[in-house]
Amino acid sequence: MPWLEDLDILIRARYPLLYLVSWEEHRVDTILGELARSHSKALYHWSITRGLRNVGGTRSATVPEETRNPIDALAAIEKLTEPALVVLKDFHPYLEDKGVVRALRELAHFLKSTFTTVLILSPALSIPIELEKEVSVIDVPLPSYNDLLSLLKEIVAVVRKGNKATVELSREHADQLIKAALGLTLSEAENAFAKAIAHDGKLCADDIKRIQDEKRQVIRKSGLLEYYPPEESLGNVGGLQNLKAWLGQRNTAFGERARQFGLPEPRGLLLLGVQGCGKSLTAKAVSAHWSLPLLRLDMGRIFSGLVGSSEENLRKAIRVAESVAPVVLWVDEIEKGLSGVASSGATDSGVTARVFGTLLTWLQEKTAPVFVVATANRIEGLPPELLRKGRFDEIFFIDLPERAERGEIFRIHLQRRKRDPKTYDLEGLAGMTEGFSGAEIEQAVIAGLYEAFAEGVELGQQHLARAIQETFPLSVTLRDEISRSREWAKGRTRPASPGGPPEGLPKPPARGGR
Ligand SMILES: Nc1ncnc2c1ncn2[C@@H]1O[C@H](COP(=O)(O)OP(=O)(O)OP(=O)(O)O)[C@@H](O)[C@H]1O
Repeated sequence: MPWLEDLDILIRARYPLLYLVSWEEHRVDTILGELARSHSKALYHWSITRGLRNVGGTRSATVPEETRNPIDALAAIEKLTEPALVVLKDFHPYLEDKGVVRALRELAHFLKSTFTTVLILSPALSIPIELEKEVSVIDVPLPSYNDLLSLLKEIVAVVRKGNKATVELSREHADQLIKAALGLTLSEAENAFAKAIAHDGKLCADDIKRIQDEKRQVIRKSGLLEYYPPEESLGNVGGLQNLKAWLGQRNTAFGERARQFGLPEPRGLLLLGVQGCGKSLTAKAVSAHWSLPLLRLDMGRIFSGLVGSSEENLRKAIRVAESVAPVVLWVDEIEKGLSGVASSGATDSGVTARVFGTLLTWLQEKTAPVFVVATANRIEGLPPELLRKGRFDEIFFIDLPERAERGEIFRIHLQRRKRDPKTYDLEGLAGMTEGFSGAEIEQAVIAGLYEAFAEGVELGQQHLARAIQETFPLSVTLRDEISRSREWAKGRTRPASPGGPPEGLPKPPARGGR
């Protein structure tokens, strides 16, 4: 576990002040207990309810009675005479007090010449500027595969001993069960396994789905990410041949053989383009194509202020994505939070810039197999740093579908609604829908179906033609915006479809005159 190695090195290097970000107090307590023993140090906990207490490690010493007050506690730590790890639990609210911040700074300075390390353990990261240079932050990742394997083994041992339930798991199913639990905290995973056993008195292959559902709930509760099991297929995406060929080339690029061949892990795609032309659909199809789960990150919510601070939100989302890896992380409407990072004079532009910085650094440096598909409609305001090499493997521009692509999209949507595409003049329909997006073509099919249903007849060409006539495509209203995006995209992005941009945009108010 690289984070544990980092922690070990920082303690060895006598860093006085560390900040561990984690919800999992119990799990981190256990890990720190082992670490204190291996470093031959005493272990202390501080909390506002119980003050400073010696809780183990290798030695013990007495602490003054009254240390619930944070400043008293910091003074008592300075007086400790033995090397120690001191864990301050949920200390972050007290970092708003200037007196506490000053005391902590002085303590950090003093501890540099000792073998004691203070660790702030908290689910939220908030560091006052005065301490930024004194504190090293470690994001404690969610439990790894091996952590969950140990948990599962323990549970199986207890179940077998108690004889109250049965375990019917092959090695392969156990592996899938653990993978399904990746992304949960240890106690969430424990609860999920317990619930699965309580359901029918056994732990078996059927529980994989149950654990996945549980995970979906837990991830949704965070309010930032949504979990989609792989479902859509690339066959449901019309056109976009360049993009499909690119994905096809990377079909086996996540495997060990690709690494041995010298290929880097695929990093991600940035999909830019016209609204309703299949960016979201492609993100879903990528996950299905590679049989990886999909996590959708809502950029709007990162900044909404509804759930925690923006930076903390992003770090949390990244932590979950990494623990579920290999996974596709769909960053939807990336422009929502990021456009105008450089130019914005708004009061929160500092926060926006910091969130953006965190995202960029992660995109550049991530090592976990998290394939990012970022999508954006309004592209001109995107910060240039995002487009620089090294962040994404490729940037595709998805334009309005060309004639042949429109025919294909009609075919897909007719087929999805159990109609035989051969019974319709697809070429004719494609010719009538210049300037239509994929979403508008889908809507035309649905509107045609409604009309036919109301008439009590089967869907015919005439219903589709009428629905098309009555559609006023967005590309008419957004004509100037789309032209600007196309201009901007030239030379900066790769077209998702061969043959470049389709015919010109329809002119307003040419209703029916297409
Ligand atoms: N190329 C396409 N092939 C098949 N269906 C498409 C295509 N493009 C769009 N659609 C249909 O339109 C729906 C909406 O498209 P999608 O949400 O993927 O567009 P988008 O580019 O992400 O738009 P937005 O930026 O508004 O989210 C899709 O669910 C799909 O049914």
